[in-house]
Amino acid sequence: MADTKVPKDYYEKGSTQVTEVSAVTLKKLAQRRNLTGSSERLVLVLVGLPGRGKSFIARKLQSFLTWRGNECKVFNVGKYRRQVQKEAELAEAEEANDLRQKVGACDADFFDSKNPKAQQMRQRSAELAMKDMLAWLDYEKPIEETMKGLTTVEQIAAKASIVSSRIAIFDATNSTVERRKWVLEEATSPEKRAGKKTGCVFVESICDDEELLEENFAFKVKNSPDFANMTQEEAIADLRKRVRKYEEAYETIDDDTQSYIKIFNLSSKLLVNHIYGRMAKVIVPCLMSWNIGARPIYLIRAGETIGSAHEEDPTKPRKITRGDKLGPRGKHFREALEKFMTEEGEGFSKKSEDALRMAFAPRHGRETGTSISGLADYEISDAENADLKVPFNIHIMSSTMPRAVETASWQSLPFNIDELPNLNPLDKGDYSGMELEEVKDVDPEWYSMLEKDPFATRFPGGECYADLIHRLETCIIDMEQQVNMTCVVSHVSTLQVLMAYFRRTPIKECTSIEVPMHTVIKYTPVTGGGWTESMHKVCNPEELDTTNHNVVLVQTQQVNTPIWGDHLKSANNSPGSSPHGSVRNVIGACLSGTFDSTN
Ligand SMILES: Nc1ncnc2c1ncn2[C@@H]1O[C@H](COP(=O)(O)OP(=O)(O)OP(=O)(O)O)[C@@H](O)[C@H]1O
Ligand SMILES: O=P(O)(O)OC[C@H]1O[C@](O)(CO)[C@@H](O)[C@@H]1O
Repeated sequence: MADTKVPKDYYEKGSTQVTEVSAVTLKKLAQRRNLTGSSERLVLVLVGLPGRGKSFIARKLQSFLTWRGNECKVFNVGKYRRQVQKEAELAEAEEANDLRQKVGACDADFFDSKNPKAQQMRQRSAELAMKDMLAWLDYEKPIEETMKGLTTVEQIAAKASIVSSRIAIFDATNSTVERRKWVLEEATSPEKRAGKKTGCVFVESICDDEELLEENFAFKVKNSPDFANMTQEEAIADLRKRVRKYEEAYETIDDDTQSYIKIFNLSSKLLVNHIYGRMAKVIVPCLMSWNIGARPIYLIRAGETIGSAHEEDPTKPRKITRGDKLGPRGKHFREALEKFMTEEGEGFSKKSEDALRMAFAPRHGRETGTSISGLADYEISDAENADLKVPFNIHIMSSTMPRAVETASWQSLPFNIDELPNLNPLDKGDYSGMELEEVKDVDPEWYSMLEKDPFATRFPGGECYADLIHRLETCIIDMEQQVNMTCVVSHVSTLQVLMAYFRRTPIKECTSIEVPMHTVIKYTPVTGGGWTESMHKVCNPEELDTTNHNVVLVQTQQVNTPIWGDHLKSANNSPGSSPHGSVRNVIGACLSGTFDSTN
């Protein structure tokens, strides 16, 4: 007899039965978040043979996580190893009265697992890095500066609550089960880490693509101090030997009780085990998005609008609203931008064509090979005669504001525009469209909080800069994953936050970044995972003759700012950034009617 309780349309509608608390489910879910659950401290442990992009991944992770407000630091065991080796060399040199400079470089034999002295030094280097890492993870956190002095519930409610956790990245090959067991024990065991709960996730980069490895090794020997005293050929031979030594002892991760992510051949495949929370929400999408392509990203501020005439008194300033369309100066900029992007697109296509031509051209003893198979949309059988035209394509992202969409609408480049509300300007809530002076009069208490902390003070009923990070996270991931040139048309506040990412400006200082009008801010990838910036002023609207829309490129100025290393220290001096800019400069630029008060 049929059971009347069984729903007949289960396969269409599912069951309506309320989910029961189940011991089995609880156990399974607890296991899944076991090593990723702690939000206060997290260790990401890189795993992989040399030249597999571990340090690249570490730097990209650090850059993204720091931008989104986490404290993040990379501990590269290679640095400690060079120091340990240097000290050993100095001790030996002292005995032998040898005054030559020591750099701590090690040749391939040092990485032989059957070399006990070197093994000891490698373990010692890992221990030193681990000690520093745990000390950094555990240091007492000062009270969030911006929360100091806030007493009333209203004051606290006016601020974005910034909960930052500390994430350490342990960058070494970590290539054996024994080593990873040791790392896990040191970083997470309750006995050693009593009261300091720490999560741990392994990130293994696996790459067996010979063409890619060839390029990686060439990059590696050019950049690593380990090969400073060798010729290119000697260095490549030594690195290949080092890799063979590592391969003899290498054990891939296969312990499914651990939390891990495996990345295969530039994220063409990912394997994820026991991953939960922000690991699943933030880190996995990041790892999938990064690529080593040369495509530039262009950030552009939407063109100027004219606003509408004051209804009662035409002598008063024009009223500027979010829905305004481009005015004549804005349209002039759009045309100049279209011309600039056409030239950029043609230049990028030309570079791609040249690269293809080089790769397909017959070389010594290698008639057909290419390091970029699969890149061209078509078969190229005869490099000499093939039509190597690479048509350019631009991925365009814009806010949903009419002025932004109009700025990105180019007649001769009919690409789709990805209209994204996440790129809309900071929502100024109750004070939308007001001059800063007016806000100061209406709400002096809130205004004084804004002056003290323009980053985390939320506009009543609206947003603050800290809020923007949440909605721009997905945009950054989207930009990073593009393989084509990418244009982003947005507004001052959002562009400040995006520029802070590319420049690696400490995020709380983003409010001081200047975003010039009529200018394209171009970010070109550098091989280590960072970006270089150049500013291109594409038109001068002062010269605009409204009857004649011929556009002239007035200035193309290139200012390269290195992204890694010292850049962080000197970020304050980078072009367009004025760290000590007052709130008036910052929010003032957003609120004043100078250009576009809804920006
Ligand atoms: N997921 C990836 N797979 C393979 N190569 C990558 C990946 N990501 C980046 N790369 C490339 O790997 C090259 C070497 O990078 P990196 O120095 O980070 O390697 P590594 O694994 O840290 O090497 P080593 O262990 O010798 O220090 C870079 O040229 C980078 O472009
Ligand atoms: O001791 P392990 O795990 O081999 O890792 C240390 C090594 O990792 C590297 O940084 C390579 O990533 C080497 O330079 C360094 O000596």
